[in-house]
Amino acid sequence: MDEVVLDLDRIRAVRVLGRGALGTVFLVTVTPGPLLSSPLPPLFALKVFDKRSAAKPQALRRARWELSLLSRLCTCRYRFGDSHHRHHPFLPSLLGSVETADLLAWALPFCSGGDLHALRCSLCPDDEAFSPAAIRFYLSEIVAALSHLHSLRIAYRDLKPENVLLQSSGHITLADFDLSRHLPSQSSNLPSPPRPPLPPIPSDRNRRHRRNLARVFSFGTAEEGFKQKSKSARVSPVSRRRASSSSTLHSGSHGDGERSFSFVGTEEYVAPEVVRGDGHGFAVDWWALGILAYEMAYGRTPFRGRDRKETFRNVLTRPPEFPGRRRTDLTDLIERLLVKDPERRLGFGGGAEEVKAHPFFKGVRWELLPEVSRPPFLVPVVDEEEEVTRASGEGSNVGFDVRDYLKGLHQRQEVSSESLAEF
Ligand SMILES: Nc1ncnc2c1ncn2[C@@H]1O[C@H](COP(=O)(O)OP(=O)(O)OP(=O)(O)O)[C@@H](O)[C@H]1O
Repeated sequence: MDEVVLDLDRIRAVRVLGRGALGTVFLVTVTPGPLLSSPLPPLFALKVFDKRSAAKPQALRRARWELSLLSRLCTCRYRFGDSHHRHHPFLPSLLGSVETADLLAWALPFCSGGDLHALRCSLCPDDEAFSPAAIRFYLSEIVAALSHLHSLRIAYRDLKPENVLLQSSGHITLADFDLSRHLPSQSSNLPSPPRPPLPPIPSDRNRRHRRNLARVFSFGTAEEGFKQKSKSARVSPVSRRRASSSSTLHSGSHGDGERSFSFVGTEEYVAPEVVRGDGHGFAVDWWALGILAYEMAYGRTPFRGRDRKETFRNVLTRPPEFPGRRRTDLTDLIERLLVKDPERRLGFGGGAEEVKAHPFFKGVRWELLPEVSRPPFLVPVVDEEEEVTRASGEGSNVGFDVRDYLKGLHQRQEVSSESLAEF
């Protein structure tokens, strides 16, 4: 499908779906008018990166990278069993994009079910957990999505429940690719001949890593902002969404063959090799899968300490503890994913196939995953027609222009930074 060039004059926002470090995501509709070059659904998500409020030039680079990756995902055909899909069923399909002097925006299908973190909080107010069957369902779909990304030599690097969105069908979509990275050469994801030892980290990398860690350890907290996401600083599972975008763990990065030496990810999901600055590959995604599985099972992440320093110490030194000490296929899977040495971690040598072969996934019909018609949780139906009418109907005062919204936001931010400067 040819990518649609979006016409911002005809796009009306219904509401803000979320704000992250990189952009604001709106639920939008297109007002009636001359046909666009390709049809868009009545409601879709529009992720908008405001170039004016980009704190750092690398933010714009990351936004462009995310858009280019989404565009690339759209060109891949995908086969599940006998059925061919235009898009991977668990990865977002790019519907269109537009760039102006102030904004870079792209359209994605609307995931009306929210995300796994919100689902867990709504279902399990007392930090009770998902059932093993529900965990198996979500992990299987995530593994299938990671498998596809890794086959394209993309390390996702930001797996966490907030980035696992739920489509209206109840199936997942992985979101948020700005931290992902292309790892160009030989992969640690595929069965491969014995690898030469990992190269030592040159001293400038050590210095850079120390600088990154210093930055990480000296974060301040929170700027407010509704539904603003954080990549770190997760004080408690419920409050972590509202923490500051300034507390992201990603900083300058540079690739080196199949490994990347940047410091990225969400504090409680960061793999030991990232904390150590050893350079990392696809195995960081398998580590994060282990943390996510643990969080789904026990309602909390395994290595959270009183502060960031303690969390990282735990990540580096402590084995995961399993309440109740009962051993199951799930605890075995988690233990194998949370092996500190990436080369001994499940998935390092044999990639996604090795993870799929673990006994926890016994009986999963991988090729039929997208056909599962009864996912563990049903997503409430959104009355699309009503949302569209409310946003675009005559005399409607509900819908708004995303450009006006962001301009207002930008002006408010300017005023507050001016007053801070005066102060
Ligand atoms: N397709 C979608 N459908 C529904 N909601 C969405 C969609 N895409 C994003 N959102 C919402 O917007 C929030 C922010 O989106 P996203 O993670 O892509 O932004 P970001 O700026 O890259 O965040 P981060 O700070 O993690 O980099 C998500 O957590 C989710 O709540």
